[in-house]
Amino acid sequence: MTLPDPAAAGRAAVEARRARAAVKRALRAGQRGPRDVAERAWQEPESPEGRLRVPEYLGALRGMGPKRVEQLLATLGIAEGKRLGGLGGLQRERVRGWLADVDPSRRPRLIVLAGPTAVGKGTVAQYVREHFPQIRHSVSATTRAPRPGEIDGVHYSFVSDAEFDRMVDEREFLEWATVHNQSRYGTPRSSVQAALDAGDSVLLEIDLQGARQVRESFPDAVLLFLAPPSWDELVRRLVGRGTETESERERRLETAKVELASQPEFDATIVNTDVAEAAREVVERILTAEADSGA
Ligand SMILES: Nc1ncnc2c1ncn2[C@@H]1O[C@H](COP(=O)(O)OP(=O)(O)OP(=O)(O)O)[C@@H](O)[C@H]1O
Ligand SMILES: Nc1nc2c(ncn2[C@@H]2O[C@H](COP(=O)(O)O)[C@@H](O)[C@H]2O)c(=O)[nH]1
Repeated sequence: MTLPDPAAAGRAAVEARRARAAVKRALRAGQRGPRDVAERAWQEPESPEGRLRVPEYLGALRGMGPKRVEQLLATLGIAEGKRLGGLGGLQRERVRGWLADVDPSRRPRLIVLAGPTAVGKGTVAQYVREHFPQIRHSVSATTRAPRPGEIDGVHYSFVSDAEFDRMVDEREFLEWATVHNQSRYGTPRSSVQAALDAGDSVLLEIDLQGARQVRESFPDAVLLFLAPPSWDELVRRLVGRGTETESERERRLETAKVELASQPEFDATIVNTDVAEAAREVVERILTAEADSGA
């Protein structure tokens, strides 16, 4: 018979408390959206989000003091000791309704992050993914071969030419383009539309041709241009990445000149000197756009 290990149980309890505290900190800092946390709690009631007591969750939201939390619990018909993950269907619908009412003007937006090769679009997008999980990212399909370390379905969906043709014929792309005169890349329409319908903004890391197509079909999309601190630094980053041959680098730098000249078409330019700083600026633009009612 295995005896219970009180020390291990104590460590697990401390870990769980820390995880819940991290969720509350992220909510307070605006790094996680209240809807995102609630939906995760309902998908996985045993997750740190699901184990949060409802008053802890509400109390971590901006502008929610203890008095307002108490009143809201009464209005929503939720007992003080209830965990977020333990709410029943009706209570979840009430919380969803309240969250929608709190900020009815918040609109999910399509955000394009474009810019020349090797400026750091992928690096900045990855930083946003890790630090601001409330923002969704689209996974493009491409006919290019995977680089070492790239995972199918995570970095791209790597597809054959025939499969890409089929997706084009069946109108599965929101936009697509042949980039650097070589491989084809496209944004899947269904997953982006599903995220927008669910109330989430989606970040697309795509080329200039794709950005122009998005502007056509989504006039209220926000187009951000990521620029290098200098041309020499751009070349240094491309060479330093070491993933292209000399001829491929030349081809990419030719496209880069055209892309750099297109900056005035964008809503804003963000210079990528420091990754964390550039990522914060991208997120700030997204939050501002979400808060813009468009009136
Ligand atoms: N702010 C920065 N300072 C220094 N190096 C950076 C910075 N941002 C990105 N890099 C580096 O530059 C290289 C190119 O970055 P990345 O692959 O993210 O560019 P990209 O714009 O996605 O390129 P492409 O369009 O060719 O896919 C990488 O080696 C990355 O580590
Ligand atoms: N129009 C689109 N462009 C895309 C898409 N996904 C990526 N890209 C752009 O392609 C180049 C090259 O990317 P790499 O991974 O081969 O270095 C880069 O500018 C990307 O932003 C897409 O779905 N549509």
